[in-house]
Amino acid sequence: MKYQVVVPAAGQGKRMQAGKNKQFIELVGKPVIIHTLMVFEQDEDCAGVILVVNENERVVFEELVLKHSIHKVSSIVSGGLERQHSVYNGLLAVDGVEIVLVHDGARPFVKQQLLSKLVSAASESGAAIAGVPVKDTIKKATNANKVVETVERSSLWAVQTPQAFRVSILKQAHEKAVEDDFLGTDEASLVERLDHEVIIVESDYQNIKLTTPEDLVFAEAILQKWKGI
Ligand SMILES: Nc1ccn([C@@H]2O[C@H](COP(=O)(O)OP(=O)(O)OP(=O)(O)O)[C@@H](O)[C@H]2O)c(=O)n1
Ligand SMILES: C[C@](O)(CO)[C@H](O)COP(=O)(O)O
Repeated sequence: MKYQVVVPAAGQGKRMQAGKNKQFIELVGKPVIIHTLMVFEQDEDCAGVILVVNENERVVFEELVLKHSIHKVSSIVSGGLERQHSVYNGLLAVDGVEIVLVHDGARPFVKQQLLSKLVSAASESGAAIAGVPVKDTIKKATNANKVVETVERSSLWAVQTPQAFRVSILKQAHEKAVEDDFLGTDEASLVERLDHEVIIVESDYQNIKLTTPEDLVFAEAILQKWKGI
């Protein structure tokens, strides 16, 4: 089934401490954002990428898309203050499909086979998200770092992107979040507020979000292993 994907890439990359948007950091000769976009470029079911960028970086993104022959970028829209605002701006540009994926530009290692699983799960349930079982023990603590409780691990998932939705559901969820002045850290949390079911599709531990400097070390290792680079 055809889908479009909103790729938020309009962050500041503060935690990466690279002094620039982490989307432009080169991994084995290609910027992070190009690694990410190439996954969708190669997926025949992808009917368009809506790239969400900082307005002052638009030309840089346009030049990179051209240089690396990323033909599926159907529109480039401006980001917002928060990730949620950026995603909403991108969502408003989605057109002509029933299913939309949202995928962080900072997650360059998503596997293609996951995309079709998410699209079919979302066409069934309306909402399907990538995730992996939590490997660490998770505890709740007070502001003074005093442990309050150990959370039962067997039911915990570390949720990633892509997150896939019926377009109408995600639009309704964002509209409600605006009405309620609610800010979530992922799209699914907005859909959950509609009391709509959200299904987790198991992903893999290589689908990391490049967030802090050490993630770049993992990224190089993944590329070495993956592509024999
Ligand atoms: N206002 C924002 C904030 C984030 N993002 C994007 O959302 C994805 C996940 O966000 P995150 O990893 O937090 O990126 P940054 O916000 O750039 O990182 P930081 O919080 O360290 O500044 C990234 O691809 C980022 O570019 C966005 O489009 N618009
Ligand atoms: C959407 C997300 O990638 C799911 O794990 C994550 O919540 C994004 O968090 P960030 O702090 O905006 O990077």
